[in-house]
Amino acid sequence: MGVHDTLLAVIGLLAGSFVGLWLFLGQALRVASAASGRFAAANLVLVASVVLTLQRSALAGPVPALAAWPVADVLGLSAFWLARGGVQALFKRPSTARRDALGLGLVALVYAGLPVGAGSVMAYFWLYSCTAAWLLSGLAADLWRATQREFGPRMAWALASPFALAALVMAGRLLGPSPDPHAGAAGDPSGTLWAFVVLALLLNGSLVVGVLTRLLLVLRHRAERDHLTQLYNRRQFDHLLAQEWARAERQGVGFCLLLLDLDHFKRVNDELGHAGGDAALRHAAGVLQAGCRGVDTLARHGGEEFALLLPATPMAGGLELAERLRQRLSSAGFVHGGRPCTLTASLGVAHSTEATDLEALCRQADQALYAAKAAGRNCVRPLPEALKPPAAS
Ligand SMILES: Nc1nc2c(ncn2[C@@H]2O[C@H](COP(=O)(O)OP(=O)(O)OP(=O)(O)O)[C@@H](O)[C@H]2O)c(=O)[nH]1
Repeated sequence: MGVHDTLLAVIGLLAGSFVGLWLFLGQALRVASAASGRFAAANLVLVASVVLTLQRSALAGPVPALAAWPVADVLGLSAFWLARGGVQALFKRPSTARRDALGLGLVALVYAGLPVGAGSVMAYFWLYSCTAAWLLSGLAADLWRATQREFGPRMAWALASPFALAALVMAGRLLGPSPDPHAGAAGDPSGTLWAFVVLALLLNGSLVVGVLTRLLLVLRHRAERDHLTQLYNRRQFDHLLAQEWARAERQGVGFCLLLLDLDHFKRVNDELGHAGGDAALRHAAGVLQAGCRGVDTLARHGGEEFALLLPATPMAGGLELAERLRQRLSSAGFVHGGRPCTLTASLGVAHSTEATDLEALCRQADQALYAAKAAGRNCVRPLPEALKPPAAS
């Protein structure tokens, strides 16, 4: 077995392992199936591109060898295009696949329009480097945008940097020495092997980390969010509430806790059915979310009850927002299956400075809500004077 055959065997083995890994993840484990399929395909076309580059020496005569050059280049660029599509599918980002395919198609047309010969090699080199830099920088930007909100800029940069680096290397090639038109036809192919090994490891390693990041995001979302409304669930709300309590104690800035319970929700279920009740809960969540400030935390506390945390807000501000939310909800029309239904809610408001501890604060918000229900529903109430602890009254 010659050196050339050994190189091909090593490349085949490496690419086969990566394709197998992505198929196993996507098909057998059903992890990010759409993205894994694209990543497997990206490996296949990348290896096809490299094999074609290495095999150029086996092609008889300089003309077929040079004719293989643009084909290998377009295959290599398609691998980056597939990888970018995979990342967008993985993180559910808006797809640029069509636009990128159009760009890639135009590049392929320019390749096809160039005369086959040593004179076109410089143009091949520029076309490949620029297009690869464009696709790889787009991929890096996609990863950055997908992760920076959840994980912060440092982590997002760490994830995106291998692709940003690869894009820089591609662009940087243009400043280096010009390519040898006969390279690969008779020269040492080990450079091609190393370029493939580094690129394949870099791409696949980063994409595996990308998949793990996405899995972490999904798990985190499921642990923190309510399945029906996509608001925070009670567990996460309690966690954020405890954090806010500690922060308020440290900084001496009080906050409001608001509990909101939809009125006569049993009737809504009876009239519209359980699916109608679910739709009403989603509608209420949307109305409430739209009425809150960006800094407020809204959660589904359970059943038809919602909780709202208003940081750095005095009691008067909490009561004002609660009244605004009550009005918004009762005036927002809700229709299910052609049947209109008016949703109203009772709201109780408590303030952290009036409670001795977090447990007492939650109890006070609950008592305020109970007072609103007792007052006839569809209204806002603070903690009744009679229930205020002596020290705070
Ligand atoms: N559709 C649907 N209904 C729910 C869900 N969670 C709780 N409910 C219903 O909410 C209703 C709550 O009823 P109650 O606790 O009697 O309260 P209410 O009818 O809202 O009356 P008040 O709170 O006193 O105004 C029950 O019928 C529950 O089945 C849910 O996720 N989906």
